[in-house]
Amino acid sequence: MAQIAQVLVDVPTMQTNRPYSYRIPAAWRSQVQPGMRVVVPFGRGKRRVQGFVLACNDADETAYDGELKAIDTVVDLAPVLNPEALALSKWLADSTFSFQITCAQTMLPAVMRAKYVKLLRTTATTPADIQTTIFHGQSSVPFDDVATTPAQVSDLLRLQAAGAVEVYFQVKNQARHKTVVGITAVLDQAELVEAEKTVRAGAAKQVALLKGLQTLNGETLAQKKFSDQFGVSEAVIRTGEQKGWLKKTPIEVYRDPYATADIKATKSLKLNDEQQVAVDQIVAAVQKSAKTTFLLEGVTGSGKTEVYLQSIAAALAQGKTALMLVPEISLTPQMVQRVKGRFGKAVAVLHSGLSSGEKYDEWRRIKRQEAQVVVGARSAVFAPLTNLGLIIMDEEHESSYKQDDAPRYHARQVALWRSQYHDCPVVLGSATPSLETRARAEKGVYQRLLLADRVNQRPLPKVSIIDMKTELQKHAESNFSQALLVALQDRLDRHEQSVLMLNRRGYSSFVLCRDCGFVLKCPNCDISLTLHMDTHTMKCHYCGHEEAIPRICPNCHSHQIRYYGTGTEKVEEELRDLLPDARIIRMDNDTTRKKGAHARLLSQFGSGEADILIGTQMIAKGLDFPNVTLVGVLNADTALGLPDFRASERTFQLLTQVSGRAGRAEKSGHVYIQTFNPDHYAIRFAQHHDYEGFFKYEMRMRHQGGYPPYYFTVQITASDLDEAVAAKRMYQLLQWLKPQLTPSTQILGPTPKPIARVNRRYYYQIVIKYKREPNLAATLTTLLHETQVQQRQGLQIAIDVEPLHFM
Ligand SMILES: Nc1ncnc2c1ncn2[C@@H]1O[C@H](COP(=O)(O)OP(=O)(O)OP(=O)(O)O)[C@@H](O)[C@H]1O
Ligand SMILES: [Zn+2]
Ligand SMILES: [Zn+2]
Repeated sequence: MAQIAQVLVDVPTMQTNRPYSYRIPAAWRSQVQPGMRVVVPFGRGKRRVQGFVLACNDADETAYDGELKAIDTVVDLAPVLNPEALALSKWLADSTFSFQITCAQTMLPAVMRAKYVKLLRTTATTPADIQTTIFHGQSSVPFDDVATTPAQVSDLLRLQAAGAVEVYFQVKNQARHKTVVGITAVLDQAELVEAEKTVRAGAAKQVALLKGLQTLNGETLAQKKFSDQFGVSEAVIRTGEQKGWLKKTPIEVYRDPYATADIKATKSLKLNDEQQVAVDQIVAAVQKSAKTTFLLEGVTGSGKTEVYLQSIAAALAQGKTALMLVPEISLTPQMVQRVKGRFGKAVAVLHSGLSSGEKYDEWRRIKRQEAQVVVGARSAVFAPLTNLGLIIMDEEHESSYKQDDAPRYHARQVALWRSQYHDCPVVLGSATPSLETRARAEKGVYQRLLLADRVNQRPLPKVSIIDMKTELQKHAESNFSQALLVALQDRLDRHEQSVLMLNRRGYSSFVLCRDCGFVLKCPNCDISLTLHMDTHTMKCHYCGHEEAIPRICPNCHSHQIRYYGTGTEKVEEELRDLLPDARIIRMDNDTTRKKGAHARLLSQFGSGEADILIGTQMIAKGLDFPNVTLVGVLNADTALGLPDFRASERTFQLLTQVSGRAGRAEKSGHVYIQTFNPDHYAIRFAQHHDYEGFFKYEMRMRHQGGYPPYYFTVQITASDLDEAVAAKRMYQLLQWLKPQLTPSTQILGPTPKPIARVNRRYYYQIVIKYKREPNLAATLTTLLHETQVQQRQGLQIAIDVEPLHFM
């Protein structure tokens, strides 16, 4: 009998969900377990790939005709995927129509993903001259270093065929632990005391060292701490090492991104009645291990965070762990502070702003059960917490919870799966729940908890709508209406703060020729380039293309070429002219690119170092500054024109969220919304803080249009460098799909995507709309596997279940 491992292998462009069998060498029999990473040979060449062990079993090797390959190396000492993670990766692959290996890799920190290095190695028969000319005496060299020309490649292939060299793929583990030097006593307690007598008179520092070592009781202490604590220098420690008193050993340390952050501890607040009702219900579910999904629908400033924190505390009190998801957390440093302030060292934080080493360390702290609370953005939903007692998803309507690349999962779906696995409740929180979630609460699938009022009976801010059509007739080309300017000046006089938002979606500064109408576009993508004053260039926001700002029109050579639209920089400039005394902070992609810049700018604003905060959408969410009494939205409607059925929903959500930043403490707030569509329902409902009204109206629109949540949708996209190839493939796909699906299912398209070309690739889409489609899973699974072949030829096909963007 041999022991066989079922291994999920990572072979790009040849992925499959079928595991391969490998023999486990005798030496590793007791060691290899499901969930470990291994390196295995694959295919006929010397190729090595990484894989995950799915199962181990005893089997008769002769049942596998021919030779069964053996596992090369075992990467892990303990499984990196526990049974839950293995089951979850399987489900994720099935439900998002992606490969299980992709899912498994997505669930782990990026540094644990294999990196492949292609090497050229000598063999027993490598001729001496080749050993010097190609290998320079080494036994292997990177393949790409020695194969730079086609002639060199064909030479190497000839040598390989003759067995004189071999090509080898090495799997590199990128994960590195961070260590510091530690001090451990070598002598025992009595010997250390004895050694004091051998020290020559006057060598007081050596005595201090020996006394210090005695306090360690056999433990290891970091050298730096040891020197500080006992006042001995590195030189004295070295002497002690030479004398055989101590040894230096590496101690593993965690990279802690918040080590230097000044976080104040907070205590539970006394809840108001609505909060108390919500907390009671959630805590009861935690205690009963009920799989209830709650929708916590609370207006802006109603104290949802306090409800989360007290519910988490209840889970911890039960000896359980808690997971709290927030949208791209680097955008809300305030939230991290609140959670860390309440739960201190029990908290691990995971988000994209951390370095890959920091992420890896936080992941290991969770895995080792050293952290009981995890706060993080989308991928933190996979945090390896065991014994989960509660999952919270703040701002559940945010589209950043959906991943754009394979696996195209929504973190909400994963959260619900884990709630079933762990028998624990989920809380979906928002002031503006997604239509899908609110509709489920309406049907009783989710339990709705309502916080209808702000804490301490603060009123929601008054919202004024300003019609920019009439405004522009009065004074041309300003970003600021008269009313907003007066309000800003008024806040300056009263030493209160203001927040101004420029909606960047669907709007940017582009260059247009007044004579011929020419607009400068990206040569790779179908969209206009955006002016960036910091770098004095025109940039493409889709592919990163950058070029000089034109002085004359490239089309008609006219000098009448001008900037249109507006960027945050231009707004800031204009505002400095209009209100020269105001202190302004600008927050956008340019000013927050550096690590920590986002948190720093916010804390400057929070501590009153500026009067006005200007920013893009990134300032709309979560900010809680008591002195902000004015919010201005400079362009409310630019996203309304986007060809996406969720355009109104997004606009309503954004306006409600940003309005919610005003008047959160004692002083009441006022919001000014500038728009060219003052009568649009999304803007009107936002003006009246009327989520319910919006929900009902929008549900009617969706019903008429046959959109979610009344229908389910799947989007299939094909892209290719050659437009004809992409289009042709989509028409073939349509012909193939039709007979597979039931007649009640609608297939829309193929159509070029609204932005048809991005980064030189042409995009075509098909949208499948259905209420019930029994053949869907089988059809899409077939499609997934068939597209592998085409992938190799350059055509890319993507399947997106419940896509959030139709662009
Ligand atoms: N029970 C309470 N008593 C006093 N203050 C409270 C109470 N609950 C919350 N607060 C305070 O009210 C403010 C608003 O709360 P929080 O930021 O949690 O609101 P929110 O519902 O998350 O709002 P948003 O959706 O706008 O982010 C915070 O400063 C918070 O400390
Ligand atoms: Zn581009
Ligand atoms: Zn022109």
